[in-house]
Amino acid sequence: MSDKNDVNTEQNIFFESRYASSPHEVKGMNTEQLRQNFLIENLFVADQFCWTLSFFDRYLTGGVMPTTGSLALEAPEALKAAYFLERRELGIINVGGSGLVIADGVEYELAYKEALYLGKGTRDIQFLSHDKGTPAKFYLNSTPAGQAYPSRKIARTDAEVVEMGSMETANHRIINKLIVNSILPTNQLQMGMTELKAGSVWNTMPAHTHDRRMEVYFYFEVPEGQAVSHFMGQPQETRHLWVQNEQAVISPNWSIHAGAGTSSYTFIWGMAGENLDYGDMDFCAIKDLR
Ligand SMILES: O=C(O)C(=O)C[C@H](O)C(=O)CO
Ligand SMILES: [Zn+2]
Repeated sequence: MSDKNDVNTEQNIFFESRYASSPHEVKGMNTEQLRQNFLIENLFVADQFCWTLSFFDRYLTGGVMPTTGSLALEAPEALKAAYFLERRELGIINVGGSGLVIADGVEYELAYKEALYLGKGTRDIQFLSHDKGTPAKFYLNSTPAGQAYPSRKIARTDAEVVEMGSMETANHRIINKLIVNSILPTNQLQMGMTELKAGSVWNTMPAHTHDRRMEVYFYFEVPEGQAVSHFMGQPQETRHLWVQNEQAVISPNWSIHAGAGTSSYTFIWGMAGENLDYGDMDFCAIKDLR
């Protein structure tokens, strides 16, 4: 069974879509089926936009790594849009060498781990790396949008920072809220970055769900030879997916999203749905997980 529609629409766009699945279907999936439905393996291919559209809230997860010159963002055929942000908003976080995004003539320098929000209606968007030897890697999340909110760069110092967990429970981590409503207005997109302290391996534990929003996790800074076991599923029926460096996982609204690494690591979370309330979570007691 494959729920993927792989379509190479244009020379520098890879696009695939994934159907939304229910807890009932997921209960019967084997490892390969789980990976085909929820794991996004390739986000950074030289000079190509790689997009995965989830039918959970029409969330687009993508990546682009410019190595030769500037790359223009075009709407994949499946969006049936005159330009990418005709009906969407876009969040960008650079996870590679320093780079530049030019949006309708405005230049935004993006260093490692800096973020940019581009509002609906932005037409001409170009991506460039400063050093082709250490290319920028722009991680991209996009959601449908009604309002045209102002574009804005969010530097590390602009983040709302929250410290969570402890060394004793191996979940000591720093949550950097970047594209959230306490910092700037968006329609439904929220993004941030969670950095695990050395020696801590668990993220989002105690786990939670939020029926109002779906979420996508992108794992990076996973050291060579290490990996993260990502946990998904309803709290009473969990499954795991082994995730390598720079891979992402789609998390349905009904699913927990937590992980344990064989080392510490960093991940970017992105969300969309009914509300912009980061704290709207239904927590699952650790003793109740199955
Ligand atoms: O480490 C964590 O805990 C997180 O980063 C949680 C995410 O931000 C999240 O799941 C938001 O809903
Ligand atoms: Zn969550």
